[in-house]
Amino acid sequence: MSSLKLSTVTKTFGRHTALDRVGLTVGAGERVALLGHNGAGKSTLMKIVLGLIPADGGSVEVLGAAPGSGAARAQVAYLPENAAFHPSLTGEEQMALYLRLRGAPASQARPLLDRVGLGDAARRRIGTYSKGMRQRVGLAQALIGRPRLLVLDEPTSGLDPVSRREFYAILEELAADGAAILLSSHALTEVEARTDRIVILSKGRVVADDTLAGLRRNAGLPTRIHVAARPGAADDVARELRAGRRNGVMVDLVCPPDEKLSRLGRVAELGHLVEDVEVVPPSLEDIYDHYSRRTQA
Ligand SMILES: Nc1ncnc2c1ncn2[C@@H]1O[C@H](COP(=O)(O)OP(=O)(O)OP(=O)(O)O)[C@@H](O)[C@H]1O
Repeated sequence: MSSLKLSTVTKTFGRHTALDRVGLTVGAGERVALLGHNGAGKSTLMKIVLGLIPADGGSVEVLGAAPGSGAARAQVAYLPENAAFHPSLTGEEQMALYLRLRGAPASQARPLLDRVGLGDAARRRIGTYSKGMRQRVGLAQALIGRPRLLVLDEPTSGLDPVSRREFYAILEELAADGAAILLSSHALTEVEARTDRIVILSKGRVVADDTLAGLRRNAGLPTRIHVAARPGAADDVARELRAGRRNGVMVDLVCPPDEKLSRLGRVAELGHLVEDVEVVPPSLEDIYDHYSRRTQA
């Protein structure tokens, strides 16, 4: 059974269609990244999953229950994009407050803060925390009650690379424990290798839903091969490869993915004229652009 299942979900605001027949599933233990440009519909989708706003059409199932129902809320955690905390409370006091609101013992505050690496700062006022530390408080509050589905809205925006890595390491542990995770982000580079599946939303529509390897394969974007010629051989290399010369030494080839090996074979045959060769696969940005553009047609 999927922890989260959306089918043909539609949402309009006035005449603007924010979500257009969106289908999406997240299984137990799966980390799914929801990617999209500003205004693509990511937050709207999350609000519907949380039951904060209703969908206009389609169906949403959250751990087998209706979004926003008592059964769903008991098992779902949410980290909003800009989580705000009381600056004069310490991390421990803020967590104790949330725990009491949830009917859980306040004594869990410290272990939860330890879990997100904030144990040493637990007795300091949140007003003195860095942005990364505040995000960790947000994650700690999302962990209250061992949720089965975590919905995280751009959880790592503004975090430095080290804090990001640590944040994703915690998510990996949660997924290994069977939690389903849906997180939104603007950047494909960021979620690379840190999520199991990537869903790209563009103008309210799902334009891709696959693993990163699958997205790469299906995009079929060209590969670039940069060949460095030996001194004085650039013209010969360019002619033999029927490619363009970038400067006095470099020759650049662009080819479809299925021609890569045969073109490299040809480069190898010219070994005596070649100093070095570099294969540059399509960048993550290229892949993201490729799928995002589909809705503009
Ligand atoms: N309450 C609302 N009333 C009117 N329009 C809205 C409302 N909420 C969202 N929208 C519109 O719906 C579209 C999707 O917005 P949403 O916030 O879901 O995008 P997003 O992908 O989360 O963007 P961002 O990355 O900028 O946070 C936008 O065009 C937005 O202006």
